[in-house]
Amino acid sequence: MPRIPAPDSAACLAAAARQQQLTKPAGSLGKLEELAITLAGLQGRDIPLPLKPAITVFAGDHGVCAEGVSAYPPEVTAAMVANFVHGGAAISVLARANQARLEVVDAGVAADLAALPVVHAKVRAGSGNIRREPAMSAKQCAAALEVGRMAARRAIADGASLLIAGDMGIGNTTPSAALICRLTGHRPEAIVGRGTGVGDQALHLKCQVVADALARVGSAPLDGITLLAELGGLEIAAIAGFYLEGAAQGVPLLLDGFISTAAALAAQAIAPDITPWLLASHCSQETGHALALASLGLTPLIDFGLRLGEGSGAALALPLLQQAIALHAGMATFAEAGVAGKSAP
Ligand SMILES: Cc1cc2ncn([C@H]3O[C@H](COP(=O)(O)O)[C@@H](O)[C@H]3O)c2cc1C
Ligand SMILES: O=C(O)c1cccnc1
Repeated sequence: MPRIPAPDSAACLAAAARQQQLTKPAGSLGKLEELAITLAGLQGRDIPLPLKPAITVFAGDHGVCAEGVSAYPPEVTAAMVANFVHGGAAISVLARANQARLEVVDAGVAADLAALPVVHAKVRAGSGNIRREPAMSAKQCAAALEVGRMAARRAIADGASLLIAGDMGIGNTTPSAALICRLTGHRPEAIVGRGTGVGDQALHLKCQVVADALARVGSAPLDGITLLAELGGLEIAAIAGFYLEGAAQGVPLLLDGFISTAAALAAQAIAPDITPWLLASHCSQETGHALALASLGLTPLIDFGLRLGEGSGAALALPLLQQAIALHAGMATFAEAGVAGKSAP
């Protein structure tokens, strides 16, 4: 496991001092100030550079769909992968709007995607049904983590200075909820949500499925990789690997919604030093997302009622990060502008 560096606290201090000098009442840019200071620490620069974002969408299918936990059929996963590369999905549009590199990785889609221009890294054709069996073997989980690590290496080699992981996998809010329950200690009723929009009966069933998966795994302490293999999914494990490699290379990670946050919790269980590299973008409408973010100690930037995944909420928040940096870098100081600073204590 590569070592994860700590952010540069001297750069944070220098950035905080600069914020006090910029031509505005102290603290008046609110969260934009905190963001600029955090990004200074993560980049190791008093004045961070504009971000070069890379978005990687990881796709995988889920055996647990057999239990009736999603409002959509599993075939949608493969069809949406085609939609990503043909430019018609929400994340395709948001990647273009933000001039972000977009890569799509097949980590474990059930269908054959050979004809599509995606990264072919299928570890297996869909996960096991977590209510009744492990999602995958330990060996497959290690392979899925490596799929994500390789994707992060490609993005960083291409110049990325901010990583966004997206997810596509019908059924994946169920394993995500199971992971979040197990890693935060919350009960299924506090975490399980409607995903793509299931009704009351299916929501009740989904809670039971998650409770059964948790009971199957038992309460003895288990490491993060074992939990991903038992309760996760192929794209979820790949996202965890993507985050672990990004942090190891000192690149900030902008989380998306429920699924990516579940993957981040698993990555944190594997390597606690990842925590300062995680940034929250938005609060998903999915029930347990706010609690999952709180467990990571993160405050989301926006709450737009999104419940999509794909990396969409993270992409949407990108302009806020870019503008936090632009203000920090581009505003004049009181001395430069000849404006009088604060007079009263
Ligand atoms: C057309 C369509 C596009 C999507 N893009 C992301 N998701 C999202 O919804 C799914 C998770 O919800 P559940 O657990 O209820 O199946 C994942 O594929 C997630 O990426 C989509 C879902 C659909 C139907
Ligand atoms: O928050 C998410 O990422 C999410 C929520 C519902 C369905 N798909 C994704």
